[in-house]
Amino acid sequence: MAFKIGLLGLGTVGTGTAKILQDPTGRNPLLQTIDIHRVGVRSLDKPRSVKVPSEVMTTDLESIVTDPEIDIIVELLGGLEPARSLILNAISHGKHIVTANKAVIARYGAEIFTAAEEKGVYVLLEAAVGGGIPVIQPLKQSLGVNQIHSITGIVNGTTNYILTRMESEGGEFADILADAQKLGYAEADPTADVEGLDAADKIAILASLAFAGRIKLEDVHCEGIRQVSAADIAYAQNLGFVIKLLAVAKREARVATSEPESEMLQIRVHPTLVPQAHPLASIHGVYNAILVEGEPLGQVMFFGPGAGSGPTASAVVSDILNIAAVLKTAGETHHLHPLLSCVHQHYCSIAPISELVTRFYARIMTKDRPSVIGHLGISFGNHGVSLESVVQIGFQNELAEIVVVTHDVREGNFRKALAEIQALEAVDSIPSILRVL
Ligand SMILES: NC(=O)C1=CN([C@@H]2O[C@H](COP(=O)(O)OP(=O)(O)OC[C@H]3O[C@@H](n4cnc5c(N)ncnc54)[C@H](OP(=O)(O)O)[C@@H]3O)[C@@H](O)[C@H]2O)C=CC1
Ligand SMILES: N[C@@H](CC=O)C(=O)O
Ligand code: NA
Repeated sequence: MAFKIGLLGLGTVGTGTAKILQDPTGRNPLLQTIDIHRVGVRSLDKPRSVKVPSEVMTTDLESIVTDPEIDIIVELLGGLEPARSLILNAISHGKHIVTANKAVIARYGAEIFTAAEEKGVYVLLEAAVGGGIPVIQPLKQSLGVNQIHSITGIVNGTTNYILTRMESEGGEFADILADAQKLGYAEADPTADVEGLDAADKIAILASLAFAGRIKLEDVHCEGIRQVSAADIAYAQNLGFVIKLLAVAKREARVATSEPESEMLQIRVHPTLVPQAHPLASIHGVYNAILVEGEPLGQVMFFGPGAGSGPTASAVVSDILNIAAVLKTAGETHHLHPLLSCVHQHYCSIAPISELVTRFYARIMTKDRPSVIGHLGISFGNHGVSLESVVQIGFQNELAEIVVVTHDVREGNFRKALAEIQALEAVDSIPSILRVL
């Protein structure tokens, strides 16, 4: 039994996917049953680093998703449209879907999975989070018996590369971003990466799987790394931390509720001070890592290449293989395999960021006066913020630079204290506020 795929996109990931499929030797024998039937691209004249017969290539992507001979559509276009419409059209024509498109899944997952469920087709997306790192299927299958408490990940390679270089070289964000773009690590438009939006898409997808419910992307609190300065990296190092862009999804029992059963999630992306001894502190450069904590397993960490042609294609082809395997064994039955499909109906409740309880780091620029630290202490105390450490190390433009690290505090209280501090006559500015893991 052979399976025909329609490949939408022959860019970085599409090329890697075609290369694996064209060279099945030494891989799972099932790959020999998979045939690239059509390939859709934007430009037929572009030079390609993979050989695909010209009669297979087309710019008419609609004709691929409606082709009656094709079993599986592999969407590797990127962007929201036409990717979303093509996926939906393919589903309506009974095709299974493999996609690496976290942006589409995080926004239109409900629509796409509902349509897929109705049509009895699979939508697999291993490549969409953590690139080549297996994390989606493990959450669905190997970890499925665990009650997941939290997922904490470094899921964006571009920002991890920038932060790693800021740490090792002491450079500023904008200079290293420009260099990363020259070297091809960061995209020409790095907005989705540096603003944390790419990581927000990914943690929304992981949370949906881990907590078995749909996630509205607008409920995910998202901060990027533009505000992280060389000074913060240096202070963090002195205090025993590294700064990482973390994506966190966590189960939190509701305290102030009359319904004991009700449960909320925290889902957030922000730069975070991570203790140097924490496993995520040692993830450098473009690598990704995802730490999953659950009961009874405890902690498990997935680590590896979160992007790149070959690694991402490895995840794409593993999804193709999974679909081929179940189709081969399912025979005439049209029931979806419950460990591969996704049938969540309800939306998870997400707690507002003001209810988060965490430690904070703040860098405060003040006039250099004897009583300033005392005044800061009083304002923090007024809002129940207890301080773990206060250091005054440097001066900038005749202003004293005071760094505080708090004990656990409700974010809403901490923000009120900062508002009071900002209004003090001796306080010039608060250039950095970061959460501490
Ligand atoms: N690159 C990576 O490391 C990773 C990428 N991903 C995801 O994989 C997907 C693909 O990314 P990547 O391979 O990097 O993207 P590329 O930009 O390298 O490739 C996109 C491909 O899609 C084709 N394409 C795009 N829009 C259209 C359109 N409107 N009509 C026809 N063809 C179109 C392009 O055609 P043409 O070649 O003619 O221009 C190109 O072949 C994205 O969703 C991305 O987020 C996920 C993890 C890692
Ligand atoms: N832009 C992403 C790559 C794919 O998801 C990243 O930098 O991690
Ligand atoms: Na993955």
